[in-house]
Amino acid sequence: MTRQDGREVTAEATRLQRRPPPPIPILVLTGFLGAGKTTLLNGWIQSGAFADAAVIINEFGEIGIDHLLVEKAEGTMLTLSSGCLCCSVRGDLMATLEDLIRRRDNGHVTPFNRLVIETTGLADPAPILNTLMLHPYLPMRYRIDAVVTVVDALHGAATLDAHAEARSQAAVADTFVLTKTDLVPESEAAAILLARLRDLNPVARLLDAARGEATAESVLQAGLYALDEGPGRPRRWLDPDVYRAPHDHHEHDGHDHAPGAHHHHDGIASTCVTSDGPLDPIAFGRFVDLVRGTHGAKLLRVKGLVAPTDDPDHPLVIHGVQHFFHPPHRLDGWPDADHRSRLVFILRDLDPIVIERLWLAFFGPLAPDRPDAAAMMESTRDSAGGLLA
Ligand SMILES: Nc1nc2c(ncn2[C@@H]2O[C@H](COP(=O)(O)OP(=O)(O)OP(=O)(O)O)[C@@H](O)[C@H]2O)c(=O)[nH]1
Repeated sequence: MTRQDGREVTAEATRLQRRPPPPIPILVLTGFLGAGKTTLLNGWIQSGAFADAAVIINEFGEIGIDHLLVEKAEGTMLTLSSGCLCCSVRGDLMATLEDLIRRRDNGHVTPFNRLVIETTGLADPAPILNTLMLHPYLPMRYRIDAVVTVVDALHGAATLDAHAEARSQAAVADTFVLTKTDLVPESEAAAILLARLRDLNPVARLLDAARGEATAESVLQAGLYALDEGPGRPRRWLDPDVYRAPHDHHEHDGHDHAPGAHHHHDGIASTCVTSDGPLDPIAFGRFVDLVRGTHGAKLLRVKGLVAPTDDPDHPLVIHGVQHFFHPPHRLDGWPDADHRSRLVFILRDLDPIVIERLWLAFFGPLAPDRPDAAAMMESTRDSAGGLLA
């Protein structure tokens, strides 16, 4: 082999080495507030199917809870708090994706071969997808592989009626995961929800979580870029116009969608109430009853961690969607060094001060003692009964 040949071989090898690695598939996990996204993600991670995945969790509100409940090695899990991906945090997402790929290239992070992005329940995923696709170089390093939209069988139909974001989440799905079917017996209501979903998106696959159908494997098979798409499958994903549609002024009450504007959060506010010490479970149950009894329809989402006085080392995970509160789940221990009880409220048409004052009345420095609180509750008790008591 001549010297020149040798150089050619070397040049070819270098060219091959420089060729960028294949783009990393992104799974976008979306669905309205409290639909069951984090529960699903946790199940996938625990199954081992996402051992090689990095996870980005976007939370609405200053204090995130979800990332505490997802068990994933540090370094490959990132939280984007205090905003919603489709608006102000969209730039942050791009920066995070750039940073993540740089760290991966430089060996500063466990090499991941998949990325999962859990959006806030309030995010319209369409502009996120659009931004990702139109970025000058991110599409060379990442590709959107699957959009999974989680739909809560209990509240799904009403949520679709009330929120443009939920409709957009349904419209862009390539897989629907139906949750909480165990709470809704087969009924006319379930049929109405299915018809509504089919109306918005006739092609997405439907998996029932309660029946064990929503495994990581089955979701990944429905990947968007799995090019064995059936002939009926629309290519609307690749059309940027599709992503503009949900943001037209009809859908968003005529507000401008300037970057940073939270126009679609009109009437939506969040607050986080905390307590340094453990909480009396009876008082806490009554606080919850009072809040849901008087403001249930305005509680888009309530979630948090609460240290009960009877067992403060094993915090309770609280999840509520409107009037409905799931039975609390007790953790084996605190997920991090912050042992305060804290509850995040995402509210529609309710001033957070109402919740904050009520919290202070129950658990603030001047909170009534237990007999007083019990007497107070007698006149305000909601028929739903106690949550923890
Ligand atoms: N009964 C029942 N409960 C479920 C199911 N899926 C989720 N949940 C419960 O629903 C509550 C909310 O679930 P999450 O996974 O936190 O919902 P999310 O969509 O991540 O919520 P946000 O991030 O706040 O929007 C939790 O109490 C879950 O245990 C289901 O299929 N059946």
